[in-house]
Amino acid sequence: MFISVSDASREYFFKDKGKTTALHKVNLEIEKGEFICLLGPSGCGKSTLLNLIAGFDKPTSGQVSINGEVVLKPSEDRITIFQNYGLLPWRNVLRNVELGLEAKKIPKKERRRIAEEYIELVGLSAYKNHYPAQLSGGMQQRVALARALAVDPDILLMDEPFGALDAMTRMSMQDEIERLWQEKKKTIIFVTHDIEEAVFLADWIVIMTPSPGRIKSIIKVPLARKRDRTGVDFFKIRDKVFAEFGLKDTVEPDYYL
Ligand SMILES: Nc1ncnc2c1ncn2[C@@H]1O[C@H](COP(=O)(O)OP(=O)(O)OP(=O)(O)O)[C@@H](O)[C@H]1O
Repeated sequence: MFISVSDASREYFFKDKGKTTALHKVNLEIEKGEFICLLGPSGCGKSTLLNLIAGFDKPTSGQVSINGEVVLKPSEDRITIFQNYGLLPWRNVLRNVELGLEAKKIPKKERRRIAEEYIELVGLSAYKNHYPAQLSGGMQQRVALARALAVDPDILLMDEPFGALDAMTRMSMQDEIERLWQEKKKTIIFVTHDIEEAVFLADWIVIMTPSPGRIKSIIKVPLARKRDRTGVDFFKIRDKVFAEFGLKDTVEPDYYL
């Protein structure tokens, strides 16, 4: 298995001897190239789980391993993209995309070539000399995507990356990430609390619930890509997810006999 989360728990202990269980005994197996969405309400441990996989944090019990090796710290093989883009305001688009390549000690000429290639990939060549403040939110997130992909990581970890975008821009960014995923064959773990976003993007959806944060169930999304957000099959899966969260009483059966 490529990514393996085994009985991972994360507890926070307080001075008064109280504790919060941010994540309780989570088990998850992810294959290379899969697109997984972690879906659930605020406080169910989505970011905690993502941070354990990223290596920003460690489980209090259990473990996360990637390619058979226990994750103990962050790595260039896994890049996280956040909601707030994380761009440096004093650097233009080109130099923001070059950032991760600098950390990898890639020579200047090669850096520029790779950065330009990825800026082109996200459709921002005309803006390569612009600064983040001169770009819309969607464009800034494209820059963040180009920067992450330029480093050529195996895994992209995305923590509500489109949370700050309006509904239309959000849908075009969903199209974009799906295209990039297909083209670059990355493994993506994507945190969201938007049910339709999860149904549009995921190979399978990890449904999480809070107090303590845990996995409630997993829903496979066997729909061909590119998915039709208004199709009957799409609505069927969406309804299944609604039912998991208790937002719909009954689920239509898949077949009538
Ligand atoms: N540093 C911390 N100290 C104490 N408790 C924490 C800490 N970080 C997270 N928690 C708690 O762990 C639980 C899970 O938090 P987490 O941020 O993983 O949830 P989430 O599902 O990502 O929420 P959101 O959608 O609001 O970002 C919450 O109850 C939170 O209060």
